[in-house]
Amino acid sequence: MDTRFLGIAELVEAPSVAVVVDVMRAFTVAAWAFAQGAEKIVLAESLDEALALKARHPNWVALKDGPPAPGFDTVNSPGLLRSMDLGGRTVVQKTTAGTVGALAVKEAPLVLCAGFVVAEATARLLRTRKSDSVTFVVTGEDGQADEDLACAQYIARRVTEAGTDAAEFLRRAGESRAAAELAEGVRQGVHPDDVALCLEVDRFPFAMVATLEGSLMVLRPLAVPSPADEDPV
Ligand SMILES: O=C(O)[C@H](CS(=O)(=O)O)OP(=O)(O)O
Ligand SMILES: [Mg+2]
Repeated sequence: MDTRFLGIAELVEAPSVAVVVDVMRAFTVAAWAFAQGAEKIVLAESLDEALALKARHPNWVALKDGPPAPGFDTVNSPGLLRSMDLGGRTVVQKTTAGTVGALAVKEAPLVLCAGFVVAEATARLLRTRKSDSVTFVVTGEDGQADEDLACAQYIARRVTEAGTDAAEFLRRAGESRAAAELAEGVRQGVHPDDVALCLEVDRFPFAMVATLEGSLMVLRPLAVPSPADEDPV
C-alpha cells in the first residue's frame, strides 16, 4: 500500500482514499457520539453553518470545540459526551482541525475519519477494500501534530501488519503538545478524562465513513466485522 501523510494545506487534489485523523479530539468525540447512539454527524463548514443547521433542526445536537457558546448544546470533549444520551440524534460538529480536514477531502471517493479508538476497524476496512494508495490527513498543527501523525502511522502499519504494537505510537501521542494542552487546561471545554479517552486503542468496533449527502458532509459508523466474527465456510 502506497501511503502519504499530508497536512490539510498540502492537499492539492482529491485522493482516491483519505483517512482523516484527529485524535484530540474531534474523531474521538465522533466515535463516542456514535457509541452514545447518534445516528449521524453533520460536519459543518463554519460556526455560522452549524448554528443555521441547529436553527432549522432544533432537535439536532450542535457541538463545537473550545468553550461552551450560545446556541451550541455541548463541546468537543469525549469525557463530557460519554454521559449524554444521543439515541437516534443527529449531531452537528464544527472543530478547528478535524472537521476542516474531512471537508478538505470531501470530493474523495472514500473518506474515513479516525483516531486510536477506531484504529483496527479503520485498518480492517482499508485491508478489505485492498486500497493501493491511501492519503492520511494529519489534521493538527499544519500536519505536524504528533498525536495525529502517530495514529496515522499506526493505522497504516496495521493494515499490513495486524500484530503491530501500539505502545510506541501511544507514547508519542501521550507526549504530544495537544495532550499537554488538554492536561494543563490550555484548551477549553475539557473533561479530566479526555486525554486518556483519546488514547484508548480499538475502544469501538466500527470505522467512520464520511460521504456527501446533498450539500452536507455526513459521517456515519460502519461496522467492520473481524475475520473471527465471520461464519466459517
Ligand atoms: O477540541 C480540540 O481539542 C481542538 C481544538 S483546538 O485545536 O485546541 O483549538 O479541535 P480538534 O479539531 O478536535 O483538533
Ligand atoms: Mg486535534
